[in-house]
Amino acid sequence: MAARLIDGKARAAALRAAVAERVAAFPGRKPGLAVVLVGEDPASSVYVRSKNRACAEAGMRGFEHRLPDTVAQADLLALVDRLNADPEVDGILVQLPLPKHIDANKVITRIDPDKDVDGFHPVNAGRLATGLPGFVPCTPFGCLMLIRDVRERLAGLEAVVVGRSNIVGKPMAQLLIAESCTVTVAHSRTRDLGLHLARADVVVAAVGVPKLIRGDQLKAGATVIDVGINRTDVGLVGDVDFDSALPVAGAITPVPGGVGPMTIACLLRNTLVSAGRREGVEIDEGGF
Ligand SMILES: NC(=O)C1=CN([C@@H]2O[C@H](COP(=O)(O)OP(=O)(O)OC[C@H]3O[C@@H](n4cnc5c(N)ncnc54)[C@H](OP(=O)(O)O)[C@@H]3O)[C@@H](O)[C@H]2O)C=CC1
Ligand SMILES: Nc1nc(=O)c2c([nH]1)NC[C@@H]1CN(c3ccc(C(=O)N[C@@H](CCC(=O)O)C(=O)O)cc3)C=[N+]21
Repeated sequence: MAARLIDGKARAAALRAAVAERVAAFPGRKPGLAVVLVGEDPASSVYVRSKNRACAEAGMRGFEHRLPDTVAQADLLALVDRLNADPEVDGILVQLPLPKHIDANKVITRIDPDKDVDGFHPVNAGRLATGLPGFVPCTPFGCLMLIRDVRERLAGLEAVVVGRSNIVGKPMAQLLIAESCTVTVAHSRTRDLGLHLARADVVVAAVGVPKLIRGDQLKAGATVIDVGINRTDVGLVGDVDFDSALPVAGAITPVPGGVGPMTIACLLRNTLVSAGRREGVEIDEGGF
């Protein structure tokens, strides 16, 4: 039996609509998101444009800051300081990757953790790891929403996260631990990936290697979440070989139209939640 297709695009549209509804009811000023783009990387420009569009559609304010790729680190840090101090700005996102002469960690740690809607600041990583309220990185948060849609009970499931980056793999593992899954994190030094995949009820692939995971490596009925965005000659492909995985998996996300749209919708959600916390407006944070 073919897998159920997980429609991330539709789920993201529903999430954006739920955010827009709460934004419309938000008293006083509208929630605001500042996006900082350094340089002219075409892929980054596309993302920043779609973030701005999504902001406007949700009724939020978007503040776009474009800096040349020759910008001095001190000037970028000064901009972050200004955004930290700006009362109209609830969320700050500095688009990654940054040019080589800039220390990305230094920039990320400069963002006020309570405006860090990307959830990349070490304070938010620590909050996630210890179960304190903060901001969860948008991509793994979106993945968890998709997994919850198809699995009624997560407790006790075997979950394998492939990839251990700070922005996807590690926070994904933390979220699944919090859901009481038994979590394995695989990476480039993992000796036998197939051994782990064969036992997995849930697989999250966040690697950046096109079609790394094949259907014959999956357990029948597995929930497969493909985070990978790989630009190839034949277009955008994920880290999972979709065609071979489809007949084996229980449910699977496509690329495009899976995790990507959820990332942007979660960014809006986090920005609304930030505005609510900052203004003392009650937002049912678990509600969407
Ligand atoms: N849809 C979305 O919204 C988003 C998509 N992405 C996409 O997700 C993918 C991963 O992104 P990101 O986490 O930032 O990437 P990174 O490059 O930071 O991390 C990749 C991880 O994959 C591991 N890895 C590399 N090769 C293998 C292999 N052959 N077998 C097992 N593990 C391997 C690496 O291991 P090691 O640590 O040992 O090097 C590393 O932990 C990319 O395709 C990216 O474009 C990213 C962010 C958002
Ligand atoms: N500070 C920061 N925060 C990020 O969240 C961040 C970042 N930097 N740098 C780059 C990555 C990547 N990322 C994506 C967002 C949306 C799609 C997305 O919407 N993808 C569409 C397709 C888009 C296309 O066609 O290229 C889809 O999968 O359907 C993909 C990838 C956010 N990132």
